[in-house]
Amino acid sequence: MIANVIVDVPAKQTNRTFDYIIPDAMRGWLAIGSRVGVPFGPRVVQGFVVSMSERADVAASKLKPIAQVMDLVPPLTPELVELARWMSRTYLCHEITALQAMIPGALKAKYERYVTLGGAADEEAAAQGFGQLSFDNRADIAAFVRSKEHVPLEQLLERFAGDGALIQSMIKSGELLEVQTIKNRLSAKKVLVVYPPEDPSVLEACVSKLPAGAKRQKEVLEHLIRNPAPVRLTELALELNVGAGTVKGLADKGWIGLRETEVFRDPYAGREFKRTQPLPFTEEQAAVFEPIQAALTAVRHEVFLLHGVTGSGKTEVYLQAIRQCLDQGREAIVLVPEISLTPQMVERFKGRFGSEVAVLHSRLSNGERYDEWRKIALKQVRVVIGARSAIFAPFTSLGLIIIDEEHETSYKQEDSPKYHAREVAIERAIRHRAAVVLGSATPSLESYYRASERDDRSGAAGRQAGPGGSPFAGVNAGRAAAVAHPSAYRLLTMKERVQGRPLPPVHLVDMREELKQGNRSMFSRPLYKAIEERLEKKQQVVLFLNRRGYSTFVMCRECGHTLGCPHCDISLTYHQSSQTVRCHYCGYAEPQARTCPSCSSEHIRFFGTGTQKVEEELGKLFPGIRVIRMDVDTTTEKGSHEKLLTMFRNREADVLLGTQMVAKGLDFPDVTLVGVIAADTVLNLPDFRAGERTFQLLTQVAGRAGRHELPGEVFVQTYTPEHYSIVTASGHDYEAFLEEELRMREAGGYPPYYRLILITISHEQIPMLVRTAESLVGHIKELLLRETDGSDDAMVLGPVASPIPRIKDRYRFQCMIKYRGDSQLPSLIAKAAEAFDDVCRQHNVQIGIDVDPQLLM
Ligand SMILES: Nc1ncnc2c1ncn2[C@@H]1O[C@H](COP(=O)(O)OP(=O)(O)OP(=O)(O)O)[C@@H](O)[C@H]1O
Ligand SMILES: [Zn+2]
Ligand SMILES: [Zn+2]
Repeated sequence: MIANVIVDVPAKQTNRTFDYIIPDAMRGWLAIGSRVGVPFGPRVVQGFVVSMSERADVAASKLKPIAQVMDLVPPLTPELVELARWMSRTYLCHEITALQAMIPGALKAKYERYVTLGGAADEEAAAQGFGQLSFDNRADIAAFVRSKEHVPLEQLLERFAGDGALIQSMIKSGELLEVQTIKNRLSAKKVLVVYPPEDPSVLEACVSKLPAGAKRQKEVLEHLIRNPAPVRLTELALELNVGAGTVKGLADKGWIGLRETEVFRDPYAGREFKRTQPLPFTEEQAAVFEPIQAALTAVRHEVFLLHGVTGSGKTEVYLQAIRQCLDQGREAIVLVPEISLTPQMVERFKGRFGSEVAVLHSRLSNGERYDEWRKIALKQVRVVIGARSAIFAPFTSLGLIIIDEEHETSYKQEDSPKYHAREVAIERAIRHRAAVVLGSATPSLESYYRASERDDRSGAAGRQAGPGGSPFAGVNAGRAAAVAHPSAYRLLTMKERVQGRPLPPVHLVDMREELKQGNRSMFSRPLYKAIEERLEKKQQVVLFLNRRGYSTFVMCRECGHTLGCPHCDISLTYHQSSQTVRCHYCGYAEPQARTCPSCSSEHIRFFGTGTQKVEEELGKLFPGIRVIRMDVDTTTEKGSHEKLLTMFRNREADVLLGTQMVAKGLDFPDVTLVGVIAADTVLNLPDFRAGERTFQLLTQVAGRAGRHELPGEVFVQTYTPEHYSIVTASGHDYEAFLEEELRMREAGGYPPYYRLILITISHEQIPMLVRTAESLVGHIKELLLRETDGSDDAMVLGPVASPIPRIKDRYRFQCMIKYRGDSQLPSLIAKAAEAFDDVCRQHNVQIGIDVDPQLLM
C-alpha cells in the first residue's frame, strides 16, 4: 500500500500529494488524516496522509518509506481532509495551509536537528590514532557525539562554542551526520499515578511482609487499603507527608502500580457550574424551535437563519436544540465571536451540559487549548463552544452547528486560509446531514438575502429591490439574484423580548447642536443628565466608544506634524499605560516624544477620543464615579477580561466603559442606561459595509440595556443623526435598514448582488509595484473578456493604491473584482495570478487574493 501525503512545504510546486511506502509496522493503524514525518529531499518534513492507493504514480524503486507517525489517533478525520481540499479550491490556498489550520497550534511541527556519528568518523579516528597531532577539537567532538549517540545540534554548538566552522566541515566530510526529526511543540501532560491493586485487601498481606522499620511504607499501604482509588503520587506524598521514594519502593516490589498517566489541563477545573434546566419556551421560541427540531429528527441538512431581537432568548433555543442533537447521539459545535466568549457565555453551556462541553478560545494557554481539543478527538465531549477555528473540531457525527452573532466579521479569517467559518460550517453540515443555525439580532445582509430568496421562491412576501440608478442598468432584482447560492436559508424570526420586556427607547443626540449651544465636552447634556440620574439611583451604566477609525493619534499643535509609523502609512496610536506610541499594523513602538520631532515645540498632544480620555473626563464631570475601562489596553493579561466583568457584576463600579468588547452578549440586570459616545466613527471609513457595521453595533450595544426587571434607555450621540443606519437602529427597525442598504448595495454593485475578490499586490519599490500590478490586472481583464464575452457579469476595478498604502515597508496596490453568477471565477483569477509566480519569486513581489473579503484595507 502507498500513502499519498501532502507535505508541509507551502509552495505551488508542492501543492499536490507525494507517494510513500507504508512500512509494515505502520500498516493497520496508519489512516487517512494521520500526521507523519516523511523524507523530502535531504530532510524529514511533516505531512498528512490524505488518501491511500494500491500503486504509486512513480516507479516503486524511487519510493521512500514513511519515517514516523506522529500520533496514535490521527488528528484529522477523512471528512476534514476532504474539507481541506474544498477550502484550497474555494479560498485559493495551498492544501497544507488548510490542513494546518485545522489542528491546534501545539501540533504544529517543530523540526529538531540532531547530529550523529557518520560513517567517515571511524576512518578519521583511525587516522588520528597514528600519532597525528590534532590541533583542534575534532576528536573531542566525535567522542562527545559518540557518547550521546545523538545530540541536538544546538547542544553541540553550545558545548563546543567557537567550533562552528569545524563542526560544519565534519558534517560536510561525513564524519558527522545531520538528521532532522519532528516533534510536537507541546505534548500531553503526564503525571505519575499510584494504582492500588483491584482488590485492596491483598495489601494487608503485604503490610505483614514489611520489615519492622518500614513505618512510612506501612502508613502508605494502610492508607491505600482505606482509599483504594488511583491517586496522583504528588498528592499522596503530600497528604501522608512521605517522600516519593517511599511510594516508589512499594511499586518496585510490585505491590502497587505506578504509571505515567495523561492528564488534561482543564481551564475550568475546580469550577462549579450551577446545573440549569430547560426553560419552558415562549410562544416565539417554540415556533422557531419546531422546524429546527424537525430537521434534526429527520437527519436532514438545513440552514436556519434565526433573526431574533436582542434579549429574545436565542441562546435558550440553541441550548434545547443541542439537547435534542445529543439525545440523538450526535455532536454539536457552537461558534461565538472571540469577544463574546465570556465566562458568562461558557457558564450557560457548561451549566446545561456539564462535562460534555469543551471550550476553545485564544485566551487559553497553548497547553489548555491542546487538551480541550484532545477531549474532542478522544470523544470525551460532545459539545464544543469556541471561536472561529472551533469549526474544525474533529467530531465524526455532527448533528448541529450553531453560529451565534453570525454577522460578526471575526468569522472571516484574514490570513491564509482566508476562510469564512459560516461557509465552512455549511460545507461540513452538508457532509454530515447536520442542521446549521445562524443566529443574530442583526443578520448580515448576505445571509438575510439568502434567506429571503427562499421566501421569494415559495411565493411568500418577498422584498423587491428596485432597479434604481444602477450602473448595471437593466439588472432587475430577479436577474441580480443570479448570485444565488445552491441552498437558501430558512428564515426564523423572533420579534419580542422574553417576558414582554420592551426594547429600550433610543434617543438620538445631535452633537452639532450641542456644539452650537456652546457644549464642547464629549458628553451631551442629555447623556450627562442621564448618567447623573443613574448615579443617584445607584443603577449601572454602559458607555460605548467605537475605537475603530477613532485612533488616538499624536499631533503637534504648533506645526500640525503627526507622528506616523516609519514602516506603514498610518498614524501611531498613543498608549497611556506604557507611555508609548505604537503602530497597530506592524507593532512598531517608540516612547512618547516630549517635543515635536519636526519643530521642537512642546505642544505635542494626543488627539481623538480614546477610552482613556473618556475615563478622565468622566472623573472630572462626576467626582468619585467608579469606572471600569475595558479595551485592548486593560485586557491583555490572561483572565483580566473576566475579572473586570465580575467586578462590574458585583457592582464594584458604576460605569463599564469600553470598545466593541462591551457591545456583545453581556447581560447585566442593573444596567439601565447605555450611552454611545460617537456613533459615526465607522461611517467615515472607506468601506461599503460601513452602514451595516454601524447599524449592527448600535443595535447590539442598545440591546445591553433593560434586559431584566428595570427598564432601560439608550442615548446615541452623533454628528449625522439623519443617516439611515443611525435612524433605523434607533427605531430597532431592521427591515427598514435592510431596504435602504440593499438599494445602496445594488447601486454600487456590491454584495449580496455581486461577489467580490480583492487582490492586493505589494512590493518595496513603487515602480516595480506599479508595473506588476498593471500587467497583472491587464492579464485578468483579458482572461475575463475571453471567458465572459464582455457581459457585465464581471468587472475589474483598479489597480489603485490600497486604503493603507504602505505596511511593513511594503507599498500596496489593490484590484477589486466584482462578479456574479460564475463560481468558477476565483479559480480563473488564481490561474491568472499563477502566471506571475516567477516574477513574484524573482522580484519579491507579493500577490494576495481574498475571496469574499470582509475588510477592504
Ligand atoms: N423561555 C424563557 N423563559 C424565561 N426566561 C427566558 C426564556 N428564554 C430566555 N430567557 C431569559 O431571557 C434573557 C435573554 O435571553 P438570551 O440571552 O438567550 O437572549 P438572546 O436572544 O441570546 O440575546 P442577545 O442576542 O442580546 O445576546 C436571559 O436572561 C434568559 O435567561
Ligand atoms: Zn507600522
Ligand atoms: Zn511641531
